[in-house]
Amino acid sequence: MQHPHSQPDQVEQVKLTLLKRVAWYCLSLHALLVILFFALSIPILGLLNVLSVLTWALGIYLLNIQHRSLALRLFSAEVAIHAIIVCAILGMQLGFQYYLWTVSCLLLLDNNLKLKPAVGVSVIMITLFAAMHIWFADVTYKYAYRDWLQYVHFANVLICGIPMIFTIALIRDVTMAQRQTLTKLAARDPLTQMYNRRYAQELITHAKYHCDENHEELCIIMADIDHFKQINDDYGHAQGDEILKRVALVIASHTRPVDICARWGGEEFLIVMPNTAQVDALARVDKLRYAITHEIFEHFDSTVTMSFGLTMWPTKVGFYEAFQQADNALYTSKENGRNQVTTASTLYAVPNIR
Ligand SMILES: Nc1nc2c(ncn2[C@@H]2O[C@H](COP(=O)(O)OP(=O)(O)OP(=O)(O)O)[C@@H](O)[C@H]2O)c(=O)[nH]1
Repeated sequence: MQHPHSQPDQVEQVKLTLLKRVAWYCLSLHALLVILFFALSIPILGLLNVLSVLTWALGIYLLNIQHRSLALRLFSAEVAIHAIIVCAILGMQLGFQYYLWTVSCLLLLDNNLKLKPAVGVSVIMITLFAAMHIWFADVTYKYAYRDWLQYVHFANVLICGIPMIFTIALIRDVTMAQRQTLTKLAARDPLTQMYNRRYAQELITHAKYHCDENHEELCIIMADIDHFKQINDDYGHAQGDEILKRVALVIASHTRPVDICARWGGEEFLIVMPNTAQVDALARVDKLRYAITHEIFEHFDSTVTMSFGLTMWPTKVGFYEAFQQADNALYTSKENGRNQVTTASTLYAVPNIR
């Protein structure tokens, strides 16, 4: 359920703008047709266009007072009835029947109309289109400017077809952009832009499967900023956030694209290194630890340090078991004075380098 203060999304905004433009265009076109049909001495069509001008004006008013769905249905009804009457009077050679195709697409844009009724009405429009070819097969154009019929037909096909192409292209464009944003939102931690826990777990499952299949070693590292509570207390939460962002950048610059780096909790990070032997992982993590101690954090006159726990993740061992090993190793690093890397198997700790 939407919140009362929620605003129409991007696609809805685009649809509204587009609909308003099209509505003004149609109103102007029908106004011109009023003049044309009276000039051609076809008063019934002149009057029909007067009604159309009034209908489009009412629709624009409905759009302006946010009754978009009602406006859309009014426009659809106007176009469909208008097209049928014109074909009944002038015949099918002018191509007005194609407007039923446009209406059938227009109705699908109405979000307030459930999909089934929308598809149902659209199918009725297409069926009417087919039926008109039978009903009005004998109606021939018997007014002035007969030579122009083919050009009017040509113009009607373009007027009906091109807006449909542009509308679908525009909606496709916005949908793609939204999909990318949603994927990012679902996968990343908004503060550090690292993978979030949920998405990292998906990647880890795939990485583990791949490494087991290819008999490759895989290492898990848990990392935690030292005395972060004190940092927050001394420098403020905003400064703490800045440090988290910088630490994330340092981690990113000291890992490979194939490594999975995630913000696991508040000031906790998880790194998974596929196809990496424990000894290599240890060397890399120690470089990372060293880089953090030498990173310049703005407005911060002390060093930031991190503690790490590392374990090799053997085949057939579940994630939480391996994770627990890494977490225990991290705990040992904290117990032994922080700013160090401990491996789960050897409980080997790299001495502090400040
Ligand atoms: N600025 C900021 N602080 C956070 C965030 N998430 C968690 N924290 C803080 O991180 C701190 C973690 O504190 P502790 O778990 O006590 O650990 P610590 O102070 O780092 O101590 P050790 O881990 O033992 O070295 C808490 O004060 C949390 O409020 C965040 O997104 N931003």
